[in-house]
Amino acid sequence: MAKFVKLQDGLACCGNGRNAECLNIGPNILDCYIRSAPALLKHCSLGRREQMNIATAFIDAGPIYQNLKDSSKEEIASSFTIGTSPTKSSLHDLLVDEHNWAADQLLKKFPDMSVELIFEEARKFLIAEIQHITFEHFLPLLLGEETMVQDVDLILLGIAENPVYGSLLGPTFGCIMALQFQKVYHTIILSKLPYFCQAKFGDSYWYTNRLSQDQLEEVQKVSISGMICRHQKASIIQKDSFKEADNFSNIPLFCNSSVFSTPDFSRWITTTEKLRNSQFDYVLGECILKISEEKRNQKSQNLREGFHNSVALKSYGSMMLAKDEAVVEANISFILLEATRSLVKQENMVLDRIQGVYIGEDFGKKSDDQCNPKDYPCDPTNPYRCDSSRTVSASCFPIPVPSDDLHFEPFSCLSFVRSLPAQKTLGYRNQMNQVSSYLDGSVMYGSTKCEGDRLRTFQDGKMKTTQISKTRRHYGITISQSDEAEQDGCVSSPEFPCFIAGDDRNSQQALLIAVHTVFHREHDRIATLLKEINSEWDDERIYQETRKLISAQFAHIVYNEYLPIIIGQKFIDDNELRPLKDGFYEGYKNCDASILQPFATAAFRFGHSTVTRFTPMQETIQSPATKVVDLASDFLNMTKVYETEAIEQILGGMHGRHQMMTDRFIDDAVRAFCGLSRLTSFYSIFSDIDQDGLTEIGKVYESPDDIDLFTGIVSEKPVPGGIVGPTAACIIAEQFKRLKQCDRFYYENGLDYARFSIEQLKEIRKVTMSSMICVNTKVPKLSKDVFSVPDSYAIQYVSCNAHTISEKTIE
Ligand code: HEM
Ligand SMILES: [Ca+2]
Repeated sequence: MAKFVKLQDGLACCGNGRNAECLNIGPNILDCYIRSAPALLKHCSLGRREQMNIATAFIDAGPIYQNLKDSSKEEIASSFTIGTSPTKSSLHDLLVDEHNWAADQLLKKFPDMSVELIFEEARKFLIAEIQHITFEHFLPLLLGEETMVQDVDLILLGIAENPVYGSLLGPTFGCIMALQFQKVYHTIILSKLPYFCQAKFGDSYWYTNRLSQDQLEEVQKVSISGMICRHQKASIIQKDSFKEADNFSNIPLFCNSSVFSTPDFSRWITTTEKLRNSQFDYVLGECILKISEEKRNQKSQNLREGFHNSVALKSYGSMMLAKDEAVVEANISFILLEATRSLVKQENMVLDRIQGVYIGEDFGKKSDDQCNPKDYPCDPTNPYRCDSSRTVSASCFPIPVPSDDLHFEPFSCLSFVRSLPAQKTLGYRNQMNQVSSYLDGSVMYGSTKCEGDRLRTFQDGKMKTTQISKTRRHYGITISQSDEAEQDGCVSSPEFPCFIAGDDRNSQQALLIAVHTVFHREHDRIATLLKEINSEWDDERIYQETRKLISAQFAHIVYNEYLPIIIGQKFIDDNELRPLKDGFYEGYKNCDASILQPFATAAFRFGHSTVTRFTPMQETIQSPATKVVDLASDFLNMTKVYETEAIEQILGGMHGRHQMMTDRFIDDAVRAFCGLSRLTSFYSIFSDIDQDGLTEIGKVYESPDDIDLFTGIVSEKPVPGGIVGPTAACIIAEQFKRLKQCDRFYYENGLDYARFSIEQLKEIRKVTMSSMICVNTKVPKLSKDVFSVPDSYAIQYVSCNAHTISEKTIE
């Protein structure tokens, strides 16, 4: 209660009575009354108010063990203090004594057990005792046997043999009580309960579920009277101390009577399984303790300061830092990972493995400009420390440099930062995805609200822009510049600052900005149109409607124009990836659209092999290049973006360039998933990798089973009509299938809450990347399919006037 009142302190109930949580009684302002705190309904559903329960609802000896999380277990076991209320303290004391007695007994029988295990087992015993006594001795008295049998159906055998008790409660109260205890108890008798109880939580720790037959037999021996005999130096007591002694069945007996049998702990622990369970609790508990300790230590050593001087790492670090949300997830994963390890190995935890874990800050308090993470998981001042995974952070995984290396300093190591883990259950490590996997325009609008908000002007649905050309209005804007503080790693700053967008990796190079700019201008254009047509719409409405439309256009371009070139038409058809000509898509399923490991780590990185170093800046593919974007020297350098017509010239240049062919130089499990044959030797007649490639690979790997997925993928010959091999095509197709099928907001869906009208869809389906560029830039000529290089035959280079975006979409 004290805690609760504290919770409500801020309410200032007395006096004004305006707060909904206050209920003043009478004219005297001192007679105020604070309502119970409301509790959330299950699944966040709406409905009548439920009250908050501050103590645990389970019968789990909460009052005895409530301080467990504040102090160490040994302390608790030895330092129970007597409460102030005289009625409470005697029972409380009795239970504490019983716990300590059980612990002593266990220690005698199992001298090898750790203190923590003894503690947990004694606790388990005490909780079972309380549950047993409550249901077998106390409730029958309270409710009357009839209620017990009818409503609670306590199939405890003892009841039938006991004398018939009277009831202390009237029928209504008795029923309510019975229902409450049922909730706790229902796992045993689920099928016999009314449905509304079945829906409630049960207690999976109910003693009869949890204990072995041997243990149950011992628990069934207990009674309050027996406990009193053991701990309060009584020598004579009645059998049922919930009732007054009488001269008949409840006549006082000597404590050494066989009625008061003492539990025997010699068979308490039998199976190794039980041991493992308690040990698991212990390991997890230790992990949590250790991590919070680490957190405290780390606050003093400020790891946030000072990036080291490696340009590559610095730029990588500034693009891909862990978000706070991700760090919190990762911490949970680290715990699970450690627990998995120690359980698998059945050895004591190697605690220093989890050093370097941060506990995330409370990101509820974060101001909008703090969206960008500042943490860096490995020691920035010591990037080349080979032992850093042990002494710096579990996220470090340095690569040793061999003694005969000609390029790097021998015996040094290359700093390497692992992906944050995102493990949800005990088991294998999984990686964190920090951006939304859906094709939802997160590149433009961010993956969290915080990220999205800092890009908005909050006026007329517009996003913040940078005017790179003073003389052109719509055609002179690009995405917003980032603050001065966020220019770390930007080579051209402060003169030509880098930018911010929905994804941190936007200012890596000028080509990326050019494509961003097209979508950014489209947002600006659509928002303006929407405002003109619907002058009563507020900022939020315009922003969200625009965002919805741009995201749909983006997804349409990806599925309609981009993907077929990557994986070929056959994979598109086999996986139903092609947008429809009309009507709604009806394949939505409640499935998982998160990014697959082999997709992120290998298959979709095929792109790295297609990037060209030089891209000319030219107005059309026939006109001369004014400049060249050089990926090597212009990396993280935005200078060229700020030139007049830069966007147009970059787009023009990109359009005329072939990307590099995917270098061809598998994981066989992946090939098997994809229904492909297994590679058995480096000399087999294997159609997906040619013999030259195989011979080269054979020099590096001992067995075909060792080939890294990425190596294998880029070695395969491309599928017909695509640019990646069959394994990559399979993984990419599978991923995009999920991104379509498992996304409630996939643009072609006809689901009630998010669909476009059929007319809108018709217009979205006309959108192409070329129409998008033509409408938003001053590029004079483009081919209809900008993903292909124009030639004099099939792919014609035509004036932009031929590509128009119909404005019907937005009506
Ligand atoms: C100049 C162009 C590019 C540069 C400099 C670049 C750079 C990078 C870097 C530094 C990483 C992180 C590597 C790691 O630590 O694991 C990365 C990851 C990745 N890149 Fe690129 N990249 C470029 C183009 C592309 C293209 C064109 C594609 C695909 C078509 C692509 C797909 C990916 C994927 C899928 C990842 C993994 C992301 C993840 O872990 O979720 N990249 N890239
Ligand atoms: Ca996304």
